[in-house]
Formats: sequence, C-alpha cells, structure tokens
Amino acid sequence: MQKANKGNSKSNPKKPMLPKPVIAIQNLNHYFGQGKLRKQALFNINLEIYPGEIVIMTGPSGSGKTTLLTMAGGLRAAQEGSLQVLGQELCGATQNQLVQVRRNIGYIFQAHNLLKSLTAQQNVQMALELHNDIPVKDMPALAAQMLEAVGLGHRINYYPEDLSGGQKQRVAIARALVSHPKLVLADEPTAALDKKSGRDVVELMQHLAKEQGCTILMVTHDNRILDVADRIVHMEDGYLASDSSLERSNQESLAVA
Ligand SMILES: Nc1ncnc2c1ncn2[C@@H]1O[C@H](COP(=O)(O)OP(=O)(O)OP(=O)(O)O)[C@@H](O)[C@H]1O
Repeated sequence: MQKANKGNSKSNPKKPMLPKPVIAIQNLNHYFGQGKLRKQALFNINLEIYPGEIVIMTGPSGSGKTTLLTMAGGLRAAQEGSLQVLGQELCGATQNQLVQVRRNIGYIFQAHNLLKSLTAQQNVQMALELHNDIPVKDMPALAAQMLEAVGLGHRINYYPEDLSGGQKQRVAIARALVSHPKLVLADEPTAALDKKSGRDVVELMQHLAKEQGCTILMVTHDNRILDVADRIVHMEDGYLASDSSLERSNQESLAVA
C-alpha cells in the first residue's frame, strides 16, 4: 500500500510542507477473537488525514470501516502497528490517555444516541460537562448557541421524542461540535434519514467543520453525499483499497513527468 506523499521542501522546493496529520496510521493490523477463532479484520492500513480535511470512508459491509473508525476514536484498543490521533499514539495507550484523546473528538452515530430524559439543550450541554476549562455558568448559553447554529434555536427545550429524525441528528451534530473538537468521527450519520434530511445534515456538518477548522472522518454507504468530501478512501476485505488523494497526486506526477 502506498503512503501519502508527505511533501519535503528540501528535496522538492515546489511542494509545500504539509501540516502535522490529525490521524496518522502506519502498518495497522487488527484481530478479533482468540486462538482458533482469531480473525484478522484490518490488514496493514496506512493513512494520513490532515487538519480541515473531510474524508469519507466507503466500502462493502464487513470491510472494516467501523472497526477502523472506532479505533481512531479511541473506543477500541489498537493492537499492532501505529495509530496516532491528535499526536497521541493509541497502540499501547493507557485508559487515561484514551480518555484524554476522546475529549478532543466529536462523535456522530447512525442512531443519534440522545438521552430521552434530557432536552435538546441538556443533551448538547452534556458534551461540555467533560471539559474542565469551560465555566459551568456558560454552558447553557453555549449549548443554546450551537443549537441555533444547526437551525434548532426554536427547539432547545424539546425532548428527543418530540423532534423529527433529521432534527434529532442535528442535535447530535450540535453535541459533537459544541466543544469545538479538532476531529469529528461520524458513522453512517444519514442512514436513518430521508434524502433531503440526509443532505441537509451533511451540508451542515461540512459548513460547521469548515467554519471551526475541524477534520471529519465519515463512514457512509450513501452515494448521494460523496461530493461533500475532500477525499474518499475505500475499504475492501480489511484493506485500504483506494485513496482518491493518492490517485490525484499520481495523476499530477504523471502530468508533470
Ligand atoms: N466485535 C467483533 N467480534 C468479532 N468480529 C467482529 C467484531 N466486530 C466486527 N467484526 C468483524 O470484523 C470485520 C469488519 O467489521 P466492520 O463492522 O468493521 O465492517 P464495516 O465495513 O463497518 O461493515 P458495515 O458496513 O456492515 O457496518 C467483519 O468481518 C466483522 O464480522
């Protein structure tokens, strides 16, 4: 598997230096089960994702997308190779290090995972409560502002059951972005939505991410939203089978040669 060209200004003065990657994966393997039941789910993954990029991960069912996403999110231990997220090595990381990394990541899942007993504002506020540096007295207003930004300023006191699917997913986006994380990980965020709501939700994510300068890694089967990506990576049978940025850079090198 080819690795992203890091661009070295000394060897090639025309190529700019790339910033430090938000996610840097090298020779990553992952296995489920033990003994005879041990099964490899990820094979020698190499991938670098840079600040501000919106990267969509596609691939058939069972190809390893969720496994890779949950590992990048510090939700599953990394076993073999190297997986650095926001400068922290997650292979061999302690629970405490994983918790620290998770604080800087926003998560959006297919099921919005809102707490039924809390209002939209309280659900968003929960994400702020993980941050010791944000004054508690500012939290309700910050949550309300974020709900305003996702177009739900008039629904802040509603409970999840009184919101539509698209509105609930917007609350989940507000919750993921309210603390201005450097990285947002999304697993099938449009799967439960109709075409129009799905489109609205990803355009909103794209807009807010560009505004806040955060990086998004999103798994989707939804071909209708691929155009929001800066880059598409494709998984097959546990391998990273293609990366549109590498294809582009190969084409550019061929054009220059
Ligand atoms: N907890 C687990 N225990 C054992 N095997 C697992 C576990 N989770 C995933 N797998 C296996 O790892 C492989 C990759 O699964 P994964 O869920 O990452 O794929 P996916 O591309 O996200 O699929 P989908 O699009 O259906 O969500 C599959 O063969 C799956 O059966």
